[in-house]
Amino acid sequence: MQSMTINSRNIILVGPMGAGKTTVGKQIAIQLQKKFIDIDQELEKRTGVSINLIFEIEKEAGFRTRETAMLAELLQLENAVIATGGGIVGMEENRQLLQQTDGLVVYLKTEVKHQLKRLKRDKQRPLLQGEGRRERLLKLARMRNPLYDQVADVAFASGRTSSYGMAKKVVDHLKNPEKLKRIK
Ligand SMILES: Nc1ncnc2c1ncn2[C@@H]1O[C@H](COP(=O)(O)OP(=O)(O)O)[C@@H](O)[C@H]1O
Ligand SMILES: O=C(O)C1=C[C@@H](OP(=O)(O)O)[C@@H](O)[C@H](O)C1
Ligand SMILES: [Mg+2]
Repeated sequence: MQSMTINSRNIILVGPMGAGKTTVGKQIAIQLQKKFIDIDQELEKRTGVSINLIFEIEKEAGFRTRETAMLAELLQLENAVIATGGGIVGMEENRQLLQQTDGLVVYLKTEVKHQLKRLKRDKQRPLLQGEGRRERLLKLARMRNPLYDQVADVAFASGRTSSYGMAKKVVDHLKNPEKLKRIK
């Protein structure tokens, strides 16, 4: 019963900034022996500039166009763990791509208090620079959390669980065929 195992299906991680999509995703890929690829890192590699600079030069709209094209391309991969950026669910086109893929879409949930702590010293995320981080994160959570729920097959809350613990939680779940059967 092929459809009941994880096999070579992609795992696509969604969730807010600081949920652990990049760090936990890497761990999941190691544990499941899949290739790891992160949309932001891939955009930086291909353009040769940082996400911050893409936002500065092309504004958020330019970044979103690149992000959508990259998502569409990477969903063609096989046997990969794909970490998205927190804003992926903002575009209808992206939501459709995520709902249509036969990969498993995993929502890493987190709370603003944890995001603030984890991203305290962050300088890489253009939407978090300057004052009023808490309010900005709360506003994004109100807009986006229902959309993550809408596209995800399964969700995991991190709370105080470490990145490694989160990866283990996800992998244990995905290795259990009975649970997988209930997801799809
Ligand atoms: N479950 C977790 N517990 C503690 N720290 C975490 C956890 N998940 C992520 N982090 C830390 O938070 C920061 C942001 O994580 P990252 O993987 O870049 O998140 P995302 O890609 O979802 O924005 C990193 O420093 C990472 O080590
Ligand atoms: O939430 C967002 O809109 C963004 C999240 C970032 O990715 P992470 O969620 O990996 O931090 C990155 O794509 C960009 O800074 C915009
Ligand atoms: Mg990331």
